[in-house]
Amino acid sequence: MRVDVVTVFPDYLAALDLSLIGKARQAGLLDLRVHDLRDWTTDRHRTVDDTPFGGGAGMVMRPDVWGTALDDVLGDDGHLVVPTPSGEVFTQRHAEALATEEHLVFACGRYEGIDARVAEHYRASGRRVSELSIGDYVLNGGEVATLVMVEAVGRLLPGVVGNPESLVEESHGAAGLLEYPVYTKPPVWAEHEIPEVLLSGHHAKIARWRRDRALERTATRRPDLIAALDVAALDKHDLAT
Ligand SMILES: Nc1cc(-c2ccc3cc[nH]c3c2)n[nH]1
Repeated sequence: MRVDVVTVFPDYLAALDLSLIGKARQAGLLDLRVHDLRDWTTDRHRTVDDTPFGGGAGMVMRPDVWGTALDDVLGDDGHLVVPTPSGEVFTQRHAEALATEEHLVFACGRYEGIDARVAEHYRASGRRVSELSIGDYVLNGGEVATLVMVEAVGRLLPGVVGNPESLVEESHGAAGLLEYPVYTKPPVWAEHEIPEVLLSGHHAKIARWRRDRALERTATRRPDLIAALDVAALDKHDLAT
């Protein structure tokens, strides 16, 4: 997969050189390119913004500069992703769908955002365009949201995560449940013991206990997910035993 990120703060994306995503890039699993939007400006001051039509506070990012940048970067196959607080909320389902794409281009806005005609233009020219929010809170720009989405998508690419099994039982995985609590050595820490079933070696009971804890956590912390629960995806064996 190729991922392009266009931003006025390229250094913000340095975190993508680290850890799993960094290793995926070195292994050639992820071709990530970060671009400075100002490289497409034509004036001496490398201006990317202007005052908003209709008045109001702040500045808006210019469509002409974004248009020349995205015409260069999108190529024939790019799927444009625009982080925005006014977008559809990004979920694991979005991550799974984006992970099937060949080429993603993230347009990181700043100021009051990017001129609305930019997303409209590429949608009208038949491109896939996703305006996505990473949650109901306001950031200062699209870079942090892009870091979140690139990590969530990148880790789903084949070969990136060592043990693909670990992708199955995560929170928001196939069954739509939150993850069960996890424990490791020592068996007693600060007078806190481990749930006995986890020491039993009885795999079916352990699986059932984990499923029960995941359901309990989901019902308690995210009752909204219970309504959307895909019962068919739950391992019927666990629930039956
Ligand atoms: N979920 C979320 C996205 C954003 C966001 C995204 C882009 C820009 C550009 C200027 N401010 C921005 C904020 N805030 N919160």
